[in-house]
Formats: sequence, C-alpha cells, structure tokens
Amino acid sequence: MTNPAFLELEHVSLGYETPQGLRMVVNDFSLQLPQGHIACLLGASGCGKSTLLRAIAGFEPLRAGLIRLNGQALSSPQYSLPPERRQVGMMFQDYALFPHLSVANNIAFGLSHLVKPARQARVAHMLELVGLPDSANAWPHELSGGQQQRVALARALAPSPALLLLDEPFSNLDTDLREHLAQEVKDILRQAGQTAMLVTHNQREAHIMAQHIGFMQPGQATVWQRNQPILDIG
Ligand SMILES: Nc1ncnc2c1ncn2[C@@H]1O[C@H](COP(=O)(O)OP(=O)(O)OP(=O)(O)O)[C@@H](O)[C@H]1O
Repeated sequence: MTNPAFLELEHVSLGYETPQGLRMVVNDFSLQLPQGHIACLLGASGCGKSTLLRAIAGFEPLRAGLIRLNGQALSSPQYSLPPERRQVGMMFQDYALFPHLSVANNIAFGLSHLVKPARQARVAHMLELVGLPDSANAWPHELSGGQQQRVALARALAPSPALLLLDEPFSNLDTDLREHLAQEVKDILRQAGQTAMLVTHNQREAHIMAQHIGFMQPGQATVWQRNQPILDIG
C-alpha cells in the first residue's frame, strides 16, 4: 500500500549565518508526500526553494523541525544523517556530467557497491529507461542538451534512491525542449514509481510534472494546489 507520509517535513525552519547574525530563509514549512508521488515547489527567486532541497539532501542544518523519509529521521536541529546514507538522489541544473567519463561510466558512478555484471545490467536498464540504449559508449560532449539531461536523470536514478530531488533540471534548455523533456521525465519517474520533489520557476513545467504544486513566498505560508492538501501549512 502507498505510504501517505513517505517524505515528511514537520515545521522546518532554515537559515544562514551572516556577519549580521542568523538570517532565516524558510520558516515553519511542513509537507507530507506520498510514496510514488511528484511534488513541485514554485516561487520567486530567493524564496528558499533550493535551500529546502539542500536540507532534504543533508547539506543544510535545520534550525527547527524534523525531516523524515520512510519513517526514518533524516534531520533535526540535534541530528543529521550523512547525505550518502539518506538514499536521496539529486538532479541539479549545474550538476553536470563528468566530461572525461563515457555515458555508461557516468551512469555507473554511484554503483560501485555492485559487482561488475550487476553494474552493467543496471546501466543498460537505465539507458533503456531514458531512451538512449545505443549511447553507452558516447562521450557527454557528443550528446545534445536534452540527451545529456536524460543521462543525468539515469545517473540519479541508477542507485534506486528512495527520493529524487530535481532543482531546475531543465533550465538550460530552450522552451520547446524543456516542455517535451518535462513530459518524458515525468513518464520515466511514474514508470519507475519514483517519489520526487522538483523546484522550478516555470509554471508549465510544474503542471506537466507534478501531482502537488506549492507556491512558496518569502516569509509567508506556502499555498498548495492539486490533490491538496498534502501539507499542513505553518
Ligand atoms: N550559502 C548561503 N549563505 C547565505 N545566504 C544564502 C546562501 N545560499 C542562499 N542564500 C540566501 O538564501 C535565500 C534563498 O536562496 P535559495 O537559493 O534557496 O532560493 P531559491 O528560491 O532557490 O532561488 P532561485 O529560484 O533563484 O534559485 C536567498 O536570499 C539567498 O541569497
């Protein structure tokens, strides 16, 4: 049965130390995301979307609140599970492919725990999933921007993360391609039953991809639409 609270953020507050003291960026943010669902956060530049994703991935300390994934505590002000133990995958706009590695080796990067035949099989499966079955030996610079993003998606999904975070994954692409790719990526994520959280400025992209859409505003409660509410607003 689908877990209705697979990803849980309870009253999360985040801030940065500055020379003037602690500057709060996210205040009292809560959310419950069911397993296999895709949520999207929209919001003006600087309202804290990326900071929130980084906190879920384990790269920002919590000032208040709790983050849980599949019942396991990931972060609280007193505790932080190391990023590599969270089973959280990331696909970020500036999270480029390794230029000196083939497509197959890029995808295999997070699979060193597997023996070679299992690793190769997983890479082949991922290439099929993202529609690039013949590109294993290509170099990243030989691929188009859209193909490179698909390889980045394959790399992020290869270790079977419990949760995938996507931060402006298509922002380097032109409008037609980004909408096309957003649809494709959604289909791939749904097919894989992947729970995911996306951050974007682009409303169309949000509507294409997500079952749950939240509008984040600086210093104000986040308003959610579609399948609402998935979260308790602070
Ligand atoms: N390392 C940092 N130190 C201090 N302040 C930071 C740091 N990183 C981000 N900020 C500030 O925190 C606020 C939120 O930044 P964040 O990148 O989370 O916003 P965002 O909503 O993702 O913006 P964008 O859509 O432009 O990427 C901004 O005012 C930013 O300047």
